[in-house]
Amino acid sequence: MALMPVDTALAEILADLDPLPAETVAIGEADGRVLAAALSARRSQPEADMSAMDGYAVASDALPGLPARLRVIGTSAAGHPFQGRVGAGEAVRIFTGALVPAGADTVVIQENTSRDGDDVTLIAATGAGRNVRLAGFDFAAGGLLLPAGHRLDARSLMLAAAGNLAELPVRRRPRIAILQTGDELVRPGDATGAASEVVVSNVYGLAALCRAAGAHVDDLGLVRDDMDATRSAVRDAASRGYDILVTSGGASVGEHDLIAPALRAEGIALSVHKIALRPGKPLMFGRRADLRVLGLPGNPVSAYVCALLFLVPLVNALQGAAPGPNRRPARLAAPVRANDGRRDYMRARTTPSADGGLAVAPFATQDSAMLSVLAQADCLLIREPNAPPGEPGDGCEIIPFNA
Ligand SMILES: Nc1nc2c(c(=O)[nH]1)N[C@H]1C(S)=C(S)[C@@H](COP(=O)(O)OP(=O)(O)OC[C@H]3O[C@@H](n4cnc5c(N)ncnc54)[C@H](O)[C@@H]3O)O[C@H]1N2
Ligand code: MOO
Repeated sequence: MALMPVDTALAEILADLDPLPAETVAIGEADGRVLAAALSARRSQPEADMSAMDGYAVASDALPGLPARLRVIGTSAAGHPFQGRVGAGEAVRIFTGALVPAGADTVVIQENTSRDGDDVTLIAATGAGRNVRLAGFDFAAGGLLLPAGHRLDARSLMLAAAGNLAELPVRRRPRIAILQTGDELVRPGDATGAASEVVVSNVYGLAALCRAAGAHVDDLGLVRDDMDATRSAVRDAASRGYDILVTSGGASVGEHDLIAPALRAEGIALSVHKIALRPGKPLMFGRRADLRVLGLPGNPVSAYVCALLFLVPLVNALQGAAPGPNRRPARLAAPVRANDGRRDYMRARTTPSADGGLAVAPFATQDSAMLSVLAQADCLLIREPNAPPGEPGDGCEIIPFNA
């Protein structure tokens, strides 16, 4: 059977998908959430012309020439504006963040003045607007601050707060359940030294990726290689209102690989099963009503790569965010062999290149069980199906892990 191309599989996984409902959260709780609607400013920033420096507010067109001796008629401090008007021959002592008084259009920094009782002498020229932040220069009331689908981060939260927004409309967090299958599996710390044991690693990486993408994740535990146990774990997860059920292991073709038949037996129609991908060929995807099921291979590197390529995009899309992952251009730092018919995502490391871009070298060992190599890698080097051999300096594309 021909393997499904990676892009077809992703399109299938993201097909017929409406973002989850919107909910309102306090701005202090909104880090990492995705906006369900565009945010408009509820005030202008600043509301009125504001000083950017400590000094003296004056009318630039009424300065008599330098040095100019002016009468200080009052003070404007942040939160304590001067109520009067600045006229010819006058100045107002002003501080950073204070409103520029009526009549003044510029602020002379105090380093360019000398103070003598109620008078101040300006010793440097100034021009209209100098050291003044005009009303609305950052943003205006009613103006667009952030678009729907934007993932809130430190910078956008500061912007929303400055726009006087205390509560933000965000998409509900996708709820994800993770099952790991295999008779050989034990939890970290539980390995007894028995040769056949394998310590589970997948759930920790998958959960970290999903949580970073805004999901709520439940680790539903380990399932033995037994049809009844597998079906009952799937049935239990399906009954608990999750948006996504992720399985790891049991995806391949051996007698102990029970996930596909168990999912089918539980009424989950598989629209993806085996794709032209390395690592991750046995990936499967199916749906039953609103439950989406992603069956990942058990090999840890395969599970991680499949999560990056399919699970995280699904989590993003359910929140109305761009699915990703984004590719970046780079240049090969080492030769690569011709590729076969599967798209290859090679574990690789980048270094800055002479032209200001990135040079990328794949690790010599690409086994899909090697977590040490995955941990040292900082990106995946993409090799298209049937790509010819590549030489150092050739253009290529990568998926950075910390994009
Ligand atoms: N005859 C064939 N054999 C295999 C094929 C194939 O096409 N024909 N595909 C290979 C490929 S590609 C992959 S990838 C693996 C994936 O198989 P499974 O999804 O069935 O994975 P398992 O057999 O359950 O486990 C593989 C490996 O990973 C370890 N494992 C499993 N779960 C975890 C976990 N949660 N944390 C850490 N490690 C885990 C497991 O102990 C095995 O060592 O199949 C190839 N075979
Ligand atoms: O494609 Mo498997 O995913 O070799 O490890």
